[in-house]
Amino acid sequence: MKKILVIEDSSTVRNILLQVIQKTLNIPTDSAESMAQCRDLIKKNGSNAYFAAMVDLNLPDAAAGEAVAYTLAHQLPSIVLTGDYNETMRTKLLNMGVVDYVIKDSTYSFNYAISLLQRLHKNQFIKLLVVEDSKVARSYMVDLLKQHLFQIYTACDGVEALSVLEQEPDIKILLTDYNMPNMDGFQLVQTLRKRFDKNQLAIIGVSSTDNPSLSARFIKHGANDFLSKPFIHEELYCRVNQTLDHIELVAETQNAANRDFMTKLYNRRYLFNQGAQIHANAKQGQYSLAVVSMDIDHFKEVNDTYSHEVGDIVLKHVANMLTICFPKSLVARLGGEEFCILMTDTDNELASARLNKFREKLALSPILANDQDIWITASFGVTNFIDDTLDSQLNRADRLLYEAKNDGRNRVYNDTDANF
Ligand SMILES: Nc1nc2c(ncn2[C@@H]2O[C@H](COP(=O)(O)OP(=O)(O)OP(=O)(O)O)[C@@H](O)[C@H]2O)c(=O)[nH]1
Repeated sequence: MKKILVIEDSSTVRNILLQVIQKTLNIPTDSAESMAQCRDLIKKNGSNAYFAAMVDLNLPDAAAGEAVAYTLAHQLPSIVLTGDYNETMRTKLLNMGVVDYVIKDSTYSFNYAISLLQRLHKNQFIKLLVVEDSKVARSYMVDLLKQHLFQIYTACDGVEALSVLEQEPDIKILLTDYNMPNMDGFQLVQTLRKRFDKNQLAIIGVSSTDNPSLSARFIKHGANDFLSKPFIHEELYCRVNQTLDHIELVAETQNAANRDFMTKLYNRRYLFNQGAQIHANAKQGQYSLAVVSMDIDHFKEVNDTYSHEVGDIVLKHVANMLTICFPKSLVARLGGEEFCILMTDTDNELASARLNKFREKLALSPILANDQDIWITASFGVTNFIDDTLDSQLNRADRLLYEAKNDGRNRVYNDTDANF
């Protein structure tokens, strides 16, 4: 993992930063207290060892910001720490291409600097599309956004933007101009909103201030936000970052509502919401669907013999194994020690073979919990019989599971084993 380089001569500030980075970001850091030490570190490790630098503007051996110029010359996105605000300095720093500057005057500023680092770290994995017909304006925006480490794609009009999105459907944020040939910004937003909602793909409309109604119209067409041209660097960053923070928060909230808190598997609610569509598609003949009901054997004994806490460790372990062994399936915890798996494009035979492999693996590998080896088995019912609803198909899988339990547990029963 790439590290963060902190260059700061005050040991108090340096220690605060290192501690907060460690606590909130858990990203490894190197630190230097002077320009000389910074140079040594970059020479020794190479600038590629770092994804960003946090640089004090005034160091004892670099009083005029030379350390900032040095990190920027080594292509390191740099956040500048400064003791006081000065408009000329601010403009100079932004023109040099720093990510941002932070005045060291309160705890809030340190928190802000850390949140910037966090944002930069996340940005490395975010695909961003700039749609702008003017080559000059496009490169200007791209250059600014590159400093924030995004994976950047470009298009010169709405039509090209749609084709880029076709190739890269996981683009998370799009900035679009209004006036463009072939397809303008409004048409592009309208077309995209039929496919992606505001939290799947964020859109920021960008256009000149000549027409003040553009901002409202962009938003009404479905954009998340709007930015007037000409803009200052910081406004672009603030709008992009805020929009991303917002959609990430929505995603986290949705994820929390759909996941079982302890095992982090999907919960019953999500299974039935998503599963209804999966089942409906299977019913229409789009693919086959195997519904699996799984239950850990004699789980009460695990709790009674070892403790509820150990029982929880076992549940998390099983959930983890399920996630790893069935990566393409929807795996959910229905409650207690009951799980459900929806496998598409899988017939009874294939599903049973996969489940038997999993069953054997589970039975043969002890789970280490509180320094003790816990051995467990599980039983499974699986049905390929597409019933009226997901609920009734799961009911059938439950009945097969019940028979597997009755016949001795630690086994997989499918439709061919049904005695009902
Ligand atoms: N540790 C832990 N135990 C749970 C949790 N939810 C349910 N249980 C326990 O799971 C056990 C389920 O026991 P039973 O329904 O009797 O089933 P079993 O002992 O697994 O027996 P069979 O299913 O017949 O093999 C009960 O003791 C519940 O208290 C949980 O979140 N954590």
